[in-house]
Amino acid sequence: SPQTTHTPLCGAGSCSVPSLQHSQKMLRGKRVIVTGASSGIGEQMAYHLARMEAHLLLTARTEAKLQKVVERCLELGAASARYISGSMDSPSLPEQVLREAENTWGGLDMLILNHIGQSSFSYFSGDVGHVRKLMETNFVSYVALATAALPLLKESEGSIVVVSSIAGRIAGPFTAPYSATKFALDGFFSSLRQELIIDKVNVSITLCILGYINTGKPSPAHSPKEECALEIIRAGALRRRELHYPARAVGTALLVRSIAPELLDSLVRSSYRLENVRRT
Ligand SMILES: NC(=O)C1=CN([C@@H]2O[C@H](COP(=O)(O)OP(=O)(O)OC[C@H]3O[C@@H](n4cnc5c(N)ncnc54)[C@H](OP(=O)(O)O)[C@@H]3O)[C@@H](O)[C@H]2O)C=CC1
Ligand SMILES: C[C@H](CCC(=O)NCCS(=O)(=O)O)[C@H]1CC[C@H]2[C@@H]3C(=O)C[C@@H]4C[C@H](O)CC[C@]4(C)[C@H]3CC[C@]12C
Repeated sequence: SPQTTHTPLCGAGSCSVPSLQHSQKMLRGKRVIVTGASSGIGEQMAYHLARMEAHLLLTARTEAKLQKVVERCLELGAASARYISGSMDSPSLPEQVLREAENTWGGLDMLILNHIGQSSFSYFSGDVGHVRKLMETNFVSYVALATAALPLLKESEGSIVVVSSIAGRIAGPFTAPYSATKFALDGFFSSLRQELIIDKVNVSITLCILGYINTGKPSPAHSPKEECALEIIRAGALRRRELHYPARAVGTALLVRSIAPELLDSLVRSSYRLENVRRT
């Protein structure tokens, strides 16, 4: 086992030393699972954690991509790196992933839930089957992974990080199934957090409310995935309740919604060029 004794990543509730260096040091030698780690924000989280010398278990569907990400993580300094490939709409995968963590590490310090199934940015097509499948991938598998991880996280006084979206707080058009899965995450994990606090269980839950992140080519207009990935890890290590990223855009949208929800709805509607949105 790479580690036999563990200190909690930070004290109960929020940590009082919020420097970046501090959160980076806290992750050295920690055992971390990242889902959806073959591309986008998840891949960038894997690279940051590798530089912080964490032990990594990565998941996604595409084995060839995961192999490359694992190789890069080892080059960057990961204490160890391995992967499990498979689709998170398969009910057996969450337990398989946690069994792998327990067998190889004997425990777990941080579970980062980040993967999403495919969904389009378009009018709701009426495809209920798609909603059901997306719920399995984006929501039910998060619940299953967290459930299987909780015994290990209780032992290490570890952390669960849930990557969500502004679409899980403010329902704009053209993302109905996706938005539903993200609202569900908030309901489940915010309720679970309350229960853990009532039971004095020192496992933190960080919900990440992200605005649009540039996961393609770098662009000055959109928030970069590299910075976003680092902020997510930092918020988890510091046991924050929520991350809003980019802070100003997400914070402003949430504030306007709480004061004038109809104004916000109307601003969101008028921000889209409707002629570019698909109807099917
Ligand atoms: N990008 C953005 O603007 C925003 C993103 N977010 C959130 O950030 C998180 C990451 O998003 P982003 O990096 O953009 O997404 P990407 O599409 O770049 O990455 C998604 C990851 O999930 C994996 N994945 C896809 N389908 C499945 C499946 N069925 N089972 C298991 N894994 C799967 C993909 O790999 P593979 O295909 O190999 O399986 C990939 O590793 C998500 O939770 C998203 O909701 C929130 C707000 C904005
Ligand atoms: C649609 C994205 C899902 C990624 C995907 O599967 N793309 C392939 C689609 S295709 O196969 O049909 O080509 C969404 C993932 C993140 C979403 C964004 C988000 O969560 C933040 C905003 C929420 C708001 O309500 C709408 C705009 C968002 C920028 C939203 C846009 C759609 C996503 C990129």
